Amino acid sequence: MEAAENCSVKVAVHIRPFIGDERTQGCKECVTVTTGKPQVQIGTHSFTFDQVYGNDGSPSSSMFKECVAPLVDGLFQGYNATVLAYGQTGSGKTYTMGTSTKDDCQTGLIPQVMNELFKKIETLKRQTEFQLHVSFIEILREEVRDLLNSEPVGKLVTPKGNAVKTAVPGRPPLQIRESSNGIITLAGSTEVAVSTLQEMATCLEHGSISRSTGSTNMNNQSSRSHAIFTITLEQMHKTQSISAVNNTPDEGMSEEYLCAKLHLVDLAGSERAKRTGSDGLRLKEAIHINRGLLALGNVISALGNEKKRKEGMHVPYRDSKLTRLLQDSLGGNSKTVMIACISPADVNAEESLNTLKYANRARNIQNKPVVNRDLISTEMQKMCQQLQYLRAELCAHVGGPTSDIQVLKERITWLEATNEDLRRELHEYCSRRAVLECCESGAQDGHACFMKSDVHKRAFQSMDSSYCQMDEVVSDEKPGESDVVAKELEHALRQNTMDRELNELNKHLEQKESEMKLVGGADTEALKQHFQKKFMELEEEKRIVQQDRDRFLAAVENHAANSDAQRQKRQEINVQKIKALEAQISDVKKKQENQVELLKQKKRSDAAAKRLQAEIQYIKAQKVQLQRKIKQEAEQFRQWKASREKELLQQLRKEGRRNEYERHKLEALNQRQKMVLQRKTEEATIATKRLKELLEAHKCSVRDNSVNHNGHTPNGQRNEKSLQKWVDHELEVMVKVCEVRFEYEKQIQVQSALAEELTLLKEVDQLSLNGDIPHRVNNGHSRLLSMSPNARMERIASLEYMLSMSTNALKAMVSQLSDAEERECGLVGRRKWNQVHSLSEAKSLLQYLFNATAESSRDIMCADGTSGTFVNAERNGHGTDWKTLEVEEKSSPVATSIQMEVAEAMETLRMD
Ligand SMILES: Nc1ncnc2c1ncn2[C@@H]1O[C@H](COP(=O)(O)OP(=O)(O)OP(=O)(O)O)[C@@H](O)[C@H]1O
Repeated sequence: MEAAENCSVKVAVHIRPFIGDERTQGCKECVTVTTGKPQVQIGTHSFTFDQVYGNDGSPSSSMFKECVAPLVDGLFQGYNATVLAYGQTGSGKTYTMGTSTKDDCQTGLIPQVMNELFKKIETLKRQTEFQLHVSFIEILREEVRDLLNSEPVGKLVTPKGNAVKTAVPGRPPLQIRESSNGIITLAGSTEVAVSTLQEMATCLEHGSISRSTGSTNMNNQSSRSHAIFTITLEQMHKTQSISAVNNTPDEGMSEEYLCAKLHLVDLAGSERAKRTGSDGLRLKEAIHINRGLLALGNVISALGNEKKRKEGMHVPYRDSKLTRLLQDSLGGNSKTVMIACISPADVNAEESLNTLKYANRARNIQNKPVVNRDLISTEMQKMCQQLQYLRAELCAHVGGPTSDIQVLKERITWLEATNEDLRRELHEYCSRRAVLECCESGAQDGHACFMKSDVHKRAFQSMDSSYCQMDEVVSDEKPGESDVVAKELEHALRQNTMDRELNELNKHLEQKESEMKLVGGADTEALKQHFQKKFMELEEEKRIVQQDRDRFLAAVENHAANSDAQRQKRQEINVQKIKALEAQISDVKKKQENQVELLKQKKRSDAAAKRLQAEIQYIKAQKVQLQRKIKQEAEQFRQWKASREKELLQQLRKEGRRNEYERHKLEALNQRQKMVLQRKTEEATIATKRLKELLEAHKCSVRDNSVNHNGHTPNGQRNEKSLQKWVDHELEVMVKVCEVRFEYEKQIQVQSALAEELTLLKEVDQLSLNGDIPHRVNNGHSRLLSMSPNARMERIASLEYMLSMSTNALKAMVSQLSDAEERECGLVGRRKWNQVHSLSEAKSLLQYLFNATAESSRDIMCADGTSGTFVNAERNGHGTDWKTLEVEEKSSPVATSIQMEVAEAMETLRMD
């Protein structure tokens, strides 16, 4: 397999146009695109992506060519690819991907992928054999379902009367499997072999029809599941192989087998139950959808954090089925494009902003795509290499024994180096295993110990953030759930670590076994035989040469009788021949020695192979042990989870009852407070009205008096009765002013208490929307935090109503009090007493005032027992500080003011 190169996840934004409801509601655009740049602004936030389509970005029609066509090309080179549509519900994911059965969207990405795929196959089919398979699955309520299974689809009718397509209950969900080399597969999923565009389109159509959809307030054909349409492209290239000796094309053809997958993912949309109006089954689906998306978000966050990634931070792929299936697409062996779909409408601004933030994080993910050659193909390549190696060896043999030894020496050095590497890896593995075992025993010892590990701390942090985000989605978070999440996380962590260990073990095992093949087995045997044969050949050669020499010596002796000259000549020739033969013999002897040396080296490599074999046995034993442990761990966790879920269910029921009781109590309180405030406001209004009448009467009397010469009767005599009437009137004005002022102050206090509670409730509401609701407040308002969102909304509405009532009453009181003040200013000092002309008038007036005071005091005493005008009906510790409505003053303000008036009148007369 080729070395993987890093390649980041590409992110494009697709802004759809306004649709039906948004147009009728008169929504405004809240998303702007910077001209000529892939930049999107929403509110004060600005994001830069790889591409932006729609709403004045590039036209949507160019999305396929720019984002997806390169992935299709890569598929033909053997690279896996993924296209992922993400966004809030109704933002146009299904439309963008083209899986909708509603819109006849040939412009969707999947139909365009299919066209392009078949176009390319048509042009390449001469030199390559192609095979195409498709599968189509959905993840519905955390279960993986096959959409191409030909069994019929069930129909369900919701209480609202909407037909909903659901998977047939009898159809078992698919199981996710992970192979020893970390490849994720779906056991038993339908893989349809297709050979034409029409066949593939039919699969897409059938799957889309079977997919679970339903109607919500935000999309009348909302996808209720995450759907993955996978195209598998297998290709067999026929290439001419190149000779290793002289780099010329061989006469034989070699075959290259590539297999790559393209996942086209239409995620279900994130949604807020409040906005979609989901309840019952819909709400359950929404919870699962949001959970899956949250898990995906956590994976994206973990992968997007470069620092933590380098530190080898845990990536929580196992938290959901969605993230497990997309494991290779995010941070793995795939070229990935994410398409973030958003609505331009201001009503969706918050969701669009969240989508953009989510997508922005995904840009930091680095994938490592590699060309996917099939194992057989890789094996074939290995064999070709081996063939070339053997050819080179053969050439070396032909070249003589020195190069032979050289080749073998190099091979031995290589074997020793590999052996050393393996020994080091084994050592590392043993020490890691020891750490793991220590960790496990620590985790069993208790939670505190669990928190000590850095990895676990990080896991807890991510758990906290996930928990808060879940709070946002599922407002009625259950107590004790954090415990379950922690345990689940702990379990997932442990399983993940053990799985990784198992994978590593498997990898080591595979590696060692392949090395073993090289070092030992048939290869060793062949070499051994080769050397023995060679040895025998040399022996044979030696024997033949010796025979030749002997033959020559015999011939020399036979010819001894010949003539001297001839004999001399022949002898010389024979001596030369003998010398040559002896040189040949010594050469053969040397060769023999070299072969002996080679055999010794072979023995050494055999010993190395034996050691390797022992190591393989050891790793296999460890693997079995680890597998057993994983099984045990999973079973223990399953049992614990079942009992915990039972417990949680009971707790939830209890919680539900408590919430219901609280809600009733709060409703009653709101009602009571409204009534009391209404009564109080009415009383204040009556007092204010009376004051107004008095002030108007006073204005008239001033006009009359000016006509009648300052209160004198036409015949010039003072009328005692009219003087008393004037005093009565003045007193009543004063009393009413006091009463209204008193009411005014009380209303001010009530209003500020109401406003304080309202502000606090709004703050709490805002915080809970943002997901960072404080768990504790120190000003005694903890009750407000424990309110459910609905109760909080009711309380806010009720407070706003009471506040407006109080404000109206205050306005009326302020106006009358300022009139009274104006009047008071006009009567400063002696002008007020201009009516009193003589001491006798003053005396009689004083007597009258004393009587009035006495009568008032008596009235007060009588009314004392029942004077709780401001009944505090809400003394139950709830809500606003209603103590302000209690009667605080036992002595009447009226009596006090009368006494003050009397003292002032006396003073004025004395001065006269
Ligand atoms: N680019 C577009 N142009 C015109 N109409 C669009 C576009 N994108 C989406 N729509 C319309 O908007 C509506 C919602 O789109 P769609 O069903 O694709 O949303 P979704 O994101 O898949 O929603 P859900 O997550 O609920 O399944 C549909 O009626 C669709 O026809």
